[in-house]
Amino acid sequence: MTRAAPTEASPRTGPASYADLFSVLRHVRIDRGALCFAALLTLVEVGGTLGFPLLTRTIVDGSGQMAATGGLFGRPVIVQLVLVLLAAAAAAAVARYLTSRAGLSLGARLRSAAIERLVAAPVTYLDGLASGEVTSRVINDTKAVAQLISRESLNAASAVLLLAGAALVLFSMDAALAGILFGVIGAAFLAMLPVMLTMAAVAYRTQDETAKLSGRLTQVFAEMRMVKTFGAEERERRRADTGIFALFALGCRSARIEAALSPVMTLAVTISLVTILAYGGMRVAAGSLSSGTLTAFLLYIFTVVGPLAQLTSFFSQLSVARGASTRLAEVLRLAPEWSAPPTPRAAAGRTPKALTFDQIRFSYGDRLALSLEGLVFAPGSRTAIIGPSGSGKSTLLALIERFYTPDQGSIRHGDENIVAIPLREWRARIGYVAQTSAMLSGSVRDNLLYGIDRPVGEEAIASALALSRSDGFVAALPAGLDTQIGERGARLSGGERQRLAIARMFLRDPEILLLDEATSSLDEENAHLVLQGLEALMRGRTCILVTHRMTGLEAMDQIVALDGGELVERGAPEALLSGAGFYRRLVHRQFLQEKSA
Ligand SMILES: Nc1ncnc2c1ncn2[C@@H]1O[C@H](COP(=O)(O)OP(=O)(O)OP(=O)(O)O)[C@@H](O)[C@H]1O
Repeated sequence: MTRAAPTEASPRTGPASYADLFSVLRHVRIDRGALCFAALLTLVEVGGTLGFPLLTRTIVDGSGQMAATGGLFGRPVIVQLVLVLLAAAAAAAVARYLTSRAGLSLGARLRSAAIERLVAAPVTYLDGLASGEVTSRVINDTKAVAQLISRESLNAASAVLLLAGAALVLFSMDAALAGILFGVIGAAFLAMLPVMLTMAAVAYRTQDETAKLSGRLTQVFAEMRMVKTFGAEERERRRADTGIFALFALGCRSARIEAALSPVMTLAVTISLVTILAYGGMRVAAGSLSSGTLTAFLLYIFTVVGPLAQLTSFFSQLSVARGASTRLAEVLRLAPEWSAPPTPRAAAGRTPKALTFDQIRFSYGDRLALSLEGLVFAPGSRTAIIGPSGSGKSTLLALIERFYTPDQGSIRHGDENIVAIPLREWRARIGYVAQTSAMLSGSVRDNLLYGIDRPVGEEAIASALALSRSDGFVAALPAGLDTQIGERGARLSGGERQRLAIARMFLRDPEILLLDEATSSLDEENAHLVLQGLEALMRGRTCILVTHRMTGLEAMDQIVALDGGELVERGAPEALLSGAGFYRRLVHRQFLQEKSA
């Protein structure tokens, strides 16, 4: 079956924008209370950080009077200093915890919201995604946004407050010294600004490359047997290496930038220190500056440098989060393909209804894939859809499953247009068995009961296993029904997986059964067992079977032959065999092929 994505449904990767960031934030609740409280605590921390050099000045200027009382708390200055430091440290610790917690909970909510949208997204969208890339994006992009909103925003706010507060205090203490300090450190910061912007771009690209590598590796490990069969291990290793070394190069660039940033800032600090010491020392000697003020200035150098580093980190994270939110916003905007949970159906007493295709036209993009004037699948009947590769057989099944919506016309189940039926309720009426049926890692039982919400008794399971001819091999498994079958059922044979898929269908009990080449990948012996199971499963259901095998179709009620997306022949097998059309030609050709084999 060929189901690639129509190009217009491919995920968008446009330029990063703030609108996307805000749109992402609108989808989830932010712990504003916790963040506001953390902001208040940060004010205490900022106050402490700014107050500490001032108190030190008081101590230095009044040397020998450390025990003098007065000031804000009416206590000895040294006690005030300790109290301020302790309060600032405690406030910082609680603010960090609250911020981290708010960030983690925002990240969790974003992930949960993204997964909610992705699992409910239409097939047209999901077809265009690389699963590993999506996983990486859901984990890393959400983390980037959450960190920006929590830790980085608060750090940036505290940095701005500290810088503003320090400027206020320093200029009111001594404008000339303050000018030197802000001049030197400000100049270093401005000189490094382009480098910092490059750093932000590198961080953004690193995020992107990580997602791509993760997407590629997930795909390779999921199809490892194919890789080995084609002897493509070396090729895949080289392709992975391309991604790995692209990340290495980005990492090195980022390390170079960090390595360059750090000595420049250290140099700025040293120049400030020396200049302030030299100039301040002269003024202390001249008596126009107190030694306490000079000490306070020296301490403030570090108060000013720290926030600048925090601002750098904020802008870098802002760039990563903006990029991340472009992709996240797209996911969060996805409309679910269904809106209501399926209504429980009475298991017994349902009356099969006809499935009618009426004037259907459907295209993938601008490529017409199916055009059917009229086609009826009578209730409880068996239809084989035949036709050359690419003739639209799987598309017909996909339209019944409502993976795609026809561009024109309608498909009716009884009198109801299927698009009017709640999607999950409609899908609950359908059973689909593919050429290689999907199994998840887990036990045999987990796979049998997959997607079944009602309680299922042991007898029902035993009966499903017996009807699908799975009872023998399941009983022989080391832990029977509780045997782990490996990722995608790798520990079972193809035939065993098919029989389990049929057993699962007995438990699901669908009204309409879609079989897409359900026996074509099996050898005669296995096909025989699977066919026995299928025969039991098909009883009383409307069955539509896509096949390339012309043998065994005599038992069908009708054969529908497609070519180029159009119906070219339709009728009972015996009627078509007596004619000179498509079906007869295919049966004849296959007969000759089998004879010559
Ligand atoms: N998701 C898709 N996007 C674009 N084109 C598609 C998509 N799926 C199928 N097609 C195209 O639509 C046409 C019908 O495909 P379809 O899979 O229905 O054929 P098929 O009869 O089932 O073929 P096969 O027997 O090889 O499985 C083909 O030309 C195919 O390339």
